Amino acid sequence: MQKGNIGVTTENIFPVIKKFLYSDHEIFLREMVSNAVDATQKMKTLAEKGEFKGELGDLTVHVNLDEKNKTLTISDRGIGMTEEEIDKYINQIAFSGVNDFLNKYKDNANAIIGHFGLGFYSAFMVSDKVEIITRSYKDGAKAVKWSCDGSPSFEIDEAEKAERGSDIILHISDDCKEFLEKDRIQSLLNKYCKFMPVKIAFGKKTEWKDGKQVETAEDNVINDVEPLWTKTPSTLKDEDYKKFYHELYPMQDDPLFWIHLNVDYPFNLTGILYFPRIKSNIDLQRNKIQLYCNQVFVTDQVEGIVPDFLTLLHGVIDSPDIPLNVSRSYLQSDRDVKKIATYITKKVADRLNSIFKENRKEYEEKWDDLKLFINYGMLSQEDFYDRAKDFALFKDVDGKYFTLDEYKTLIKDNQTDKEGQLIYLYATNKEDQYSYIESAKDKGYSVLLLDGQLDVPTVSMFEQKFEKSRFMRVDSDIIDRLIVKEDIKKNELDSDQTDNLSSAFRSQMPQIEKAEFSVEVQSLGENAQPVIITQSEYMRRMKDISRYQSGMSFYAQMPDSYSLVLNSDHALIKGILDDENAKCGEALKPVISEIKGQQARLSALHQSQSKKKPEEITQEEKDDLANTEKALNEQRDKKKQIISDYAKDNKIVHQLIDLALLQNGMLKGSALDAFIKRSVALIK
Ligand SMILES: Nc1ncnc2c1ncn2[C@@H]1O[C@H](COP(=O)(O)OP(=O)(O)OP(=O)(O)O)[C@@H](O)[C@H]1O
Repeated sequence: MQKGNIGVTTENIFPVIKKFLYSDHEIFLREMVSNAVDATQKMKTLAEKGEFKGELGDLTVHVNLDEKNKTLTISDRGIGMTEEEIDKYINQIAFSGVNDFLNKYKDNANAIIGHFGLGFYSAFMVSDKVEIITRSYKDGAKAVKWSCDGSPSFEIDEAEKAERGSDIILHISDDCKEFLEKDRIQSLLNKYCKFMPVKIAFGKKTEWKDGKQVETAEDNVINDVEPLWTKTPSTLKDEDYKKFYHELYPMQDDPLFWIHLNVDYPFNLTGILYFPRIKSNIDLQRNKIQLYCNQVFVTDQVEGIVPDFLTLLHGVIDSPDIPLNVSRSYLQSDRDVKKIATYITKKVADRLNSIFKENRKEYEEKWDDLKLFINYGMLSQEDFYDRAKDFALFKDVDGKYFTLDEYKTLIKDNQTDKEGQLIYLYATNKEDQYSYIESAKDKGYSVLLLDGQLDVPTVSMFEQKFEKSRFMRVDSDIIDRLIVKEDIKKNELDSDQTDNLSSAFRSQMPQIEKAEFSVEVQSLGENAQPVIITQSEYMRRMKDISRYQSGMSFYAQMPDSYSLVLNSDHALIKGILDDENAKCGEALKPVISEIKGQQARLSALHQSQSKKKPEEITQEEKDDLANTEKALNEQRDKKKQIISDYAKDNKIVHQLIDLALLQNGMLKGSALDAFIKRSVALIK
């Protein structure tokens, strides 16, 4: 019998391990089982090379729970260890400065375990005592038993063991009783060992007999030793990929597409990435990529390893070359990891491109689901934009799809304004913006449907990328100003008429919450509508962007600003103007002439005072200016009052305002009720 101390420089490492690795306790099982799998793989390799000539036998790794004796045993028929090997691999955990290291990485248990070959010692996170009973495959090797109770001293002794391989017996400590529960172990095996490359059995299969669940003789194998990503893509059918997808994500719809990754130079990486159907909330879909290292589950937190937009994908990545045992911040700056991210981005783009080229119809059918993902990629990653610009699509309001280039060609002739800017018209809601879309179509314009979650920032991105191009929502201006081709016809009204007309409408505009209206008069042609509402592209877009971009909350606070445009060519508008003139022209005349007089006086005063230095202006002159201003304002108020009194009783003014509001879904509550009653009365 041999006795000794484990070669750690720190007096007692185990309490330290326990304390710092607390949150990740459960990984001990992954470490034990993957050691068993490694030992088994080594055995197979020796046999393949002819260095081992005996029978391999059944190589299944067994995990057995003994609730009564409070032990969890992991048994393998791998290479086993001789006494010397135990001494070398288990006893000599040679590293120094363990405390420094643990302090530095205390939030990242994975970093400590593995990195320093501590995998085996993770057993002490959950055990009072650990025993190894092992027998090497080597000829004439004697079985040995090693045991250690969590202090740095161990015992090693001869043992009885007929078969080659190792049993690792964990005496689960009282504060870790959960690891004596069958369900807990089953779910851990499922999480970490589901695709390990050697069969792993957890107890025996059970069956129902006479109303009772009884064990059968058959092993309960918990893993798939040859998961789909390890197979050759050419041997696989669509059904295989779909089946595997549903195995990974039981509750999901069929995926749209998938990509089978397979590289061995300059790094080793395999995996399958699936495009899920994503329509709404981005955040809901994250953390669906599982990262494996040689078929051992490591994490489903892949940020930093795959590009951000690809975290929307689902699937599996397996690479022994991703340094898994280091901190996240290190990962993000690691050059090899960057190469992997670039590679994955390229692969994804290539795959999309080939689907697009090979089967455009199918691609178009899936575009609505793909769009969010591709937009996100183009927005967040330059190299993806450069590839995706060839297979990104635009969809018009009639459901037709175009590539970016095709669309440009389509609209170039008819939608270039007099400054040479190409104007892309779009709608965000086909129903709400129906009449605006129609009037654009009447002009022979094409209108895109941009109703996706990321369309606003995407549009801004396109404006930066495309040359001399602008995106305008169809309701952002009157049709002739959306795409200005020649100088717009001036309205033929003089300034007094224009002012009287707009004042009449302005005075009757209802208060609408968070909305602000300005009124203007335009010549839109006699066939255009008498009154329309537009909303400036710039302000609307800034407000949209402010919803998801920080530092823009200023815009979010602002009311929506609209224009009420009166069509001076329309008979109804002309009629109102004539009627207004007939009914209050006489009353307005003196007021207007008074206003003009005061205005002239005011500007003369301003002019003379502007020539003087402030200290030269006398009190008398200051009073004069103030009084004139006051008089002017009084007259203006008087004018407003006259017009407002007139407009108040003009049913057509109210009707036209309400129709314009109605067209934009802004007529609600009591205003809507009043409109309906007035309409009924008018019909009568
Ligand atoms: N079941 C086993 N059969 C044979 N040898 C084993 C077994 N478990 C552990 N060993 C030996 O003990 C060594 C130390 O194991 P440990 O898990 O601490 O580190 P590792 O497996 O080398 O590295 P890591 O776990 O960090 O990947 C192994 O390299 C292996 O030689």
